Amino acid sequence: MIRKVGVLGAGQMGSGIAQVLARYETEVLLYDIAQPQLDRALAGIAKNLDRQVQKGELAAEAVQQILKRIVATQKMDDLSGCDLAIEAVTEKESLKLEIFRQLDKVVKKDAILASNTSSIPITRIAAVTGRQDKVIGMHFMNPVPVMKLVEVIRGLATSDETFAATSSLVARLQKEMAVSADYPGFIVNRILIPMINEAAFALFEGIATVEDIDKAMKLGTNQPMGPLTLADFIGLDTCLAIMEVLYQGFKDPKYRPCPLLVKKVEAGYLGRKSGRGFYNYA
Ligand SMILES: NC(=O)c1ccc[n+]([C@@H]2O[C@H](COP(=O)([O-])OP(=O)(O)OC[C@H]3O[C@@H](n4cnc5c(N)ncnc54)[C@H](O)[C@@H]3O)[C@@H](O)[C@H]2O)c1
Repeated sequence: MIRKVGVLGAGQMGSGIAQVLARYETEVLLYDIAQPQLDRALAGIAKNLDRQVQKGELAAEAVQQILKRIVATQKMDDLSGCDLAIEAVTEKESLKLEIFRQLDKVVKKDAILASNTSSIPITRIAAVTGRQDKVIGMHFMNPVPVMKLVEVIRGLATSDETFAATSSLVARLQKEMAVSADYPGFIVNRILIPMINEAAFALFEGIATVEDIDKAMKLGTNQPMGPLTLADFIGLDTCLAIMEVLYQGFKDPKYRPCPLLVKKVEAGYLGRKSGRGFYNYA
């Protein structure tokens, strides 16, 4: 039974994952290298829970108990006793591989190591550990407390036991699961991110304005928001990193990243989290 979970990375995703775990009776150790990120994550979680109370989705008495279950730390060693570690650091392969090498040494031998990666192969991540059978992909959607889906990705060596334990955790968190084999982009991003990239090309080529591209897709295809708004939510750096994984993984030019997307990331225009992306949030 998974009772204690380490979450690595206290950004948009890590903080959402920590919130949902704590809500469903799980002890959470939230780890990040940056103290300001940890502070921001805890404040954000408290604010989200208050909002849920106001909407009548959560009892006011539950808030303090949920918050008490989350302990922030800058020391990875604190994760040693966890039953599961979910990695949600920046989408950079070298960084994730290093984190998994360290995690494998730090976390108890029978624990499961999961990655929330949007696109990096689970099998490659597993290969840097001494427990390939216990490594799995748990791809939560953003914002985690709201979105129902967790894509579960089985690496080549992921065992049935690891898969079963992960599936029951997903059910405990009141989420739905879609299972994907370990190929670039899995299911959701294989389809979603090329659409966002194509929207960036439509802008880059002067076909339409940001607003009209979003309006066309929102009203024309009945999506809750347009692709450029969504890209700003996801983070343009994350979108670019996923396109590069698809491009490298399939060696197919149809996945080449749009130069405008590259340029925005170079400028530090990363979307909502940096105050500017396709839209300006300042
Ligand atoms: N944003 C999305 O919509 C989305 C959706 C699903 C999955 N993901 C995946 O989740 C992961 C995190 O994405 P995010 O949007 O939360 O990014 P983010 O930029 O909001 O957060 C990343 C966090 O990682 C931390 N970090 C960086 N290096 C670290 C290290 N060495 N040790 C510990 N922490 C470190 C940063 O301080 C930051 O808090 C990525 O793999 C991304 O692909 C993102």
